[in-house]
Amino acid sequence: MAQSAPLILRLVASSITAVNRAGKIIRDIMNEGDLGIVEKGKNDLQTEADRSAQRCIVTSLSRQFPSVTIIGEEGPSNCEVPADWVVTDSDPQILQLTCPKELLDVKDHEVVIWVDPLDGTSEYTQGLLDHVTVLVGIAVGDRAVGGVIHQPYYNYKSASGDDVGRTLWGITGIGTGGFNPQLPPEGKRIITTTRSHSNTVVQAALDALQPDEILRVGGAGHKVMLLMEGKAHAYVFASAGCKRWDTCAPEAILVATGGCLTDMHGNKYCYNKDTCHQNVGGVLATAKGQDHGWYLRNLPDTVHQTLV
Ligand SMILES: Nc1ncnc2c1ncn2[C@@H]1O[C@H](COP(=O)(O)O)[C@@H](O)[C@H]1OP(=O)(O)O
Ligand SMILES: [Mg+2]
Ligand SMILES: [Mg+2]
Ligand SMILES: [Mg+2]
Repeated sequence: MAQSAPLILRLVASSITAVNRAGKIIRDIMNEGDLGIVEKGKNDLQTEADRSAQRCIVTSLSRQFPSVTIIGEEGPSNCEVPADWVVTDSDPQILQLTCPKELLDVKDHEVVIWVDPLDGTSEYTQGLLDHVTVLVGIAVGDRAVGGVIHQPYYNYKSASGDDVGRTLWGITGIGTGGFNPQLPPEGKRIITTTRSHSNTVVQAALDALQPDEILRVGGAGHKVMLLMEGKAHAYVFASAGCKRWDTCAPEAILVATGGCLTDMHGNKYCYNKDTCHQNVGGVLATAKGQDHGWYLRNLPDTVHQTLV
């Protein structure tokens, strides 16, 4: 059954087991207490959890899909991967789904897997654990068509053992799973944005959009989850810090719920293997039912002048 399922379903099914294993690694490293923090750049940290989760995911997926391009945030590593970090089983429910016609004949060479092994690193180091996610996005050609978001600390205050954490997925033309999509409240504008990478242009964009409430939280995955679960109407980040691995998985799931993600000029990001990694035009994402164009029209000139 597993080998006969279409490639896109096998990719998502295997990504689900890989992110679940990575989430356990992230929790184990925090429990052991030695985060091994390295400063990659200004306001840009990496921990042992980022490195280990990436090795788990990339090794697990490349064993199963050796001809598919995988691009991970943390780059390659020559350290040996412990055998119990390599998972090659698949989520059986995903393999049973009916694949839309346009995704039936996708070939290995058309696919790029974008891996952010730990999104919200800054918040992880500060103990804001529910902001942390693990992101695996699947692009076919230029477009993000599949995504998996694992939240390793979902429910961690009330649950114990195996009940901690959850995994959301979405595939274009099929739908979503692992959560209950909700619309944000009518008659209000709640905007979510960065808490650790703000600047004057990021703030100018927010001011111009006149929100009723601003949710300053960490992680691109976490913010897109707020849109899909009805907690915010838009995610506005008028800065160039995010990369393709931050947006591929969230975009695919958001679009599968009826939402939209573009740069601040309204352009879709491209996810093929030759694209640049940086989301130079910032991130504007809106929940299902929101007028994406309204946000684009109401951004101040300074945003367009500053972002390419
Ligand atoms: N200036 C930046 N440098 C490095 N990463 C950034 C920067 N801005 C945003 N990011 C990445 O985008 C995510 C969302 O941004 P924010 O949390 O500021 O809203 C961050 O968690 C981080 O991903 P990561 O934690 O995987 O490195
Ligand atoms: Mg990072
Ligand atoms: Mg990230
Ligand atoms: Mg990361």
